[in-house]
Amino acid sequence: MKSQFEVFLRLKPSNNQSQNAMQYQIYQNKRLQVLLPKHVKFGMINNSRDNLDFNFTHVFDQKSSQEHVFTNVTTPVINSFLDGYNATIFAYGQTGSGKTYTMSGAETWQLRGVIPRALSYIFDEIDKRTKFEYKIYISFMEIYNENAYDLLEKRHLETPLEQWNKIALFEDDQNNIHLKNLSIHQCNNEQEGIDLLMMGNFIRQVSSTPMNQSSSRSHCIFTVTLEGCDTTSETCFVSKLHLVDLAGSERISKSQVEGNLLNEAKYINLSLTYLEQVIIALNERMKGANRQHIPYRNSLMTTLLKDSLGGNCKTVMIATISSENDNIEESLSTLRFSQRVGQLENEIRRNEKVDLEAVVKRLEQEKLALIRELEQYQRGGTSTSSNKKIQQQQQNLLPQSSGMPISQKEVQEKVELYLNERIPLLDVKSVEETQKCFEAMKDLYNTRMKEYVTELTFISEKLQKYDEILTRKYENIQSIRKEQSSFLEQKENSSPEIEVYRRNESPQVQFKKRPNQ
Ligand SMILES: Nc1ncnc2c1ncn2[C@@H]1O[C@H](COP(=O)(O)OP(=O)(O)OP(=O)(O)O)[C@@H](O)[C@H]1O
Repeated sequence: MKSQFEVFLRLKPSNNQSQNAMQYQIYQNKRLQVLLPKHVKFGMINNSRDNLDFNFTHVFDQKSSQEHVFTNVTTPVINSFLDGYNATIFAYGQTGSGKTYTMSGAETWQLRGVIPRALSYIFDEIDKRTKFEYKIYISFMEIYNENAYDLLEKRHLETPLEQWNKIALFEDDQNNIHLKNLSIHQCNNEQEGIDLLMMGNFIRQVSSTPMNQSSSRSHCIFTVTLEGCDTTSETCFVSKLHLVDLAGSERISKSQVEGNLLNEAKYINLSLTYLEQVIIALNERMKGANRQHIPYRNSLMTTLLKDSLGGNCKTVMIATISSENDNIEESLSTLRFSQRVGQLENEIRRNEKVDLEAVVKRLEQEKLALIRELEQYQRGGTSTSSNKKIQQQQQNLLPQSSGMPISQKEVQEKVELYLNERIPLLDVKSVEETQKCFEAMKDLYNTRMKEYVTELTFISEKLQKYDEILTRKYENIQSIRKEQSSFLEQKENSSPEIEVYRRNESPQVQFKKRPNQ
């Protein structure tokens, strides 16, 4: 199924109402028209044009609330994630344009952003979907200067970033990416999810020093993994939701950074440039160009988001821009980038799998029951499943309304009783009666033998089929176990203890701003 990328735009409220405000019009909540200032000195803007138009799935103006943004952007994507499709929501924009505000939120619970709202929504929804049993896992990582780190590793609270273990990437022969040193935490309710988000944000903040503002200069990926099993069948699915807060693009000349900060800015710009190159390559391929190679591997961020950008994933971008003329060059760059992203589409499929372990368990039970039945036949008894049939047959054998002479009926009944061990001896009074008994026995024997042979053939064939199915399932399980070994290993490594930062205890410390703001 094709899934077009959706691109949303959010305008950050202007700090002042002066003539510095960017001039724009929003049409039908879908089109932004920027009126270009004539005195732009950077040379990148075509002064011969008065305005530029940009189209979006939805444009959120300066007054749009967090709830409004969440409801419009996120609910459809999360519903599809809950149905078993991979999904990614990423925020892209200039430094300070509102990416973190949109994704994580601000100081108060009311101003919480997409990630905490998504957690509430997910847990509310899975409570309603009683046909499925769900398990939810969370991981949270940061990419800083082309290295990835685990934001849910408690030891990181006590050690500086330089001493943190880096997350290592491995690609298997099917091009699936596996991560080492990234803990995955099972999460049973909304509060546990929010605690993990806060712990990650807190670790991200404490890792920042004035010389190393990594919180503002890193890409962050909050991943929710959902395992859902249909309780009425043996099908399960695993889907992933990546919620991504990218580092801000910024002009080095404008920010006049130097030393460490210059280095970081270069890394950020480089990885965003690589992101742009990936988008351009994907665009060209979509338009029919012969582009076999998409340069995902040029940066860690594009490698990690490979599936989100050009794979099996429903992807949504939230572009954030400032509403000031001072930032118009960066805003136009974000707007142009978002138009390219909006042209992309991914081929998505439901990540559904038959729960092979459950199937094998059921088949083994059925096989065992059949073996028992077969043994019973071989001992000469009647099988449970065919009891009714035989009884029916016995009933049919009795000449109830056949018009036979009464003596024949009596003989028939006696034989039945004898064969069913209801009487110890056959009481025969004449030669004629003996002959009739033998006739009745012969008939009964032939009919039962025919029935047994048919049943035995049926059971043998069924057993043979089960053996074949079981062999195939065992082989599948072996390959799936191999595939999942990395995932399970990470699960085992995950730390069960989580620092608790409960929202009800101290609302002020939740959704903190980064130290430089
Ligand atoms: N829509 C908004 N409404 C109110 N305040 C906002 C909005 N967007 C951003 N802000 C405020 O602007 C400041 C900068 O926003 P934010 O930290 O989200 O930017 P950012 O794009 O994540 O920056 P960086 O790239 O440096 O991480 C914050 O104080 C934030 O609260």
